[in-house]
Amino acid sequence: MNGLIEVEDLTVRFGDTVAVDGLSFRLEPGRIHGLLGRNGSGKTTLLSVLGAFRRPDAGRVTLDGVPVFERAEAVHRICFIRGHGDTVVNDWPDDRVVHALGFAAITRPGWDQPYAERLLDRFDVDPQARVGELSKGRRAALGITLGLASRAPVTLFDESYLGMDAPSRYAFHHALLEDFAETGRTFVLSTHHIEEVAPLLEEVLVIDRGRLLLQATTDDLREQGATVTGPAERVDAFVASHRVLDERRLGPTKAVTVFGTVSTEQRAAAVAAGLEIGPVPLQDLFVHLTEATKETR
Ligand SMILES: Nc1ncnc2c1ncn2[C@@H]1O[C@H](COP(=O)(O)OP(=O)(O)OP(=O)(O)O)[C@@H](O)[C@H]1O
Repeated sequence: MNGLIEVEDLTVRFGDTVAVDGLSFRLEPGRIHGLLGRNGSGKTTLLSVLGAFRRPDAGRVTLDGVPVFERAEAVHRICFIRGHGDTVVNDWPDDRVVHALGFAAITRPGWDQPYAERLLDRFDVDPQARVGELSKGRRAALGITLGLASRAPVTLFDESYLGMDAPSRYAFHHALLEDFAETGRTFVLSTHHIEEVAPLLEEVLVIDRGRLLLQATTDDLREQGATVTGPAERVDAFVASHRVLDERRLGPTKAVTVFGTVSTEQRAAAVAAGLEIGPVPLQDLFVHLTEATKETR
């Protein structure tokens, strides 16, 4: 199946705005990658280029060595689900859900109709409903269905589950993991629901103002800090020499998230002092990293 994406010196401009600014990275195949960034950081623009929807102003994107833009052999292997459900409605305003599926069946070489029908059932979307009359969450669920049932070796979801309620989002995560375990497809998910999606992600890219801020495995990222919980005074003493990202207090107990490496010795000392020490929440790390670059603007 493969699905290696290589991005070299990619730049996209809108007039004076540089939405993607000389990005270079590679996405290993057979992983679920998370694309994080603050509003306006360039996620949608980047995914549009990866999904072959947009020609870059400079640089290139290849899939297994083949440039993606206007090359059918690459385009057919990538499925890009743009934004939330309204995009689905723009594509098929007056059509029924079954017709949207019928179109996908013609255009997607790996289309899996029984799987699509199972997903619609799971998301409680009526195949006979008109797309334009679906609720916001069900439009999003249709987009998710089109992406998953495409069975495309590379599938890109751009905040695709916006508007879906929590049970439906969980159903999406579950379906995605099931599919990933079965097929080993490459997924890229852009999201602002960081903690909710974090357990799915093997690797994370953070972009900021069109540039790559970091690319790391989720495990490595979680090592870049810790959450220390216990009696407030002891926690305060322990974190005094660390950079604090977040702190919460409940009665005499306090939980503090710190940034930076916490050594094995420090961890052992914390446990000996009766403190609990856990991983840093990805969202706290993300806020810290992107705030830090904002301060340097
Ligand atoms: N069609 C367009 N015309 C002009 N500027 C655009 C266009 N699309 C995006 N931009 C600009 O490019 C930059 C990156 O936008 P983009 O939508 O890629 O960011 P994003 O990370 O997806 O944001 P969000 O999280 O808010 O959806 C922003 O400054 C945005 O205003």
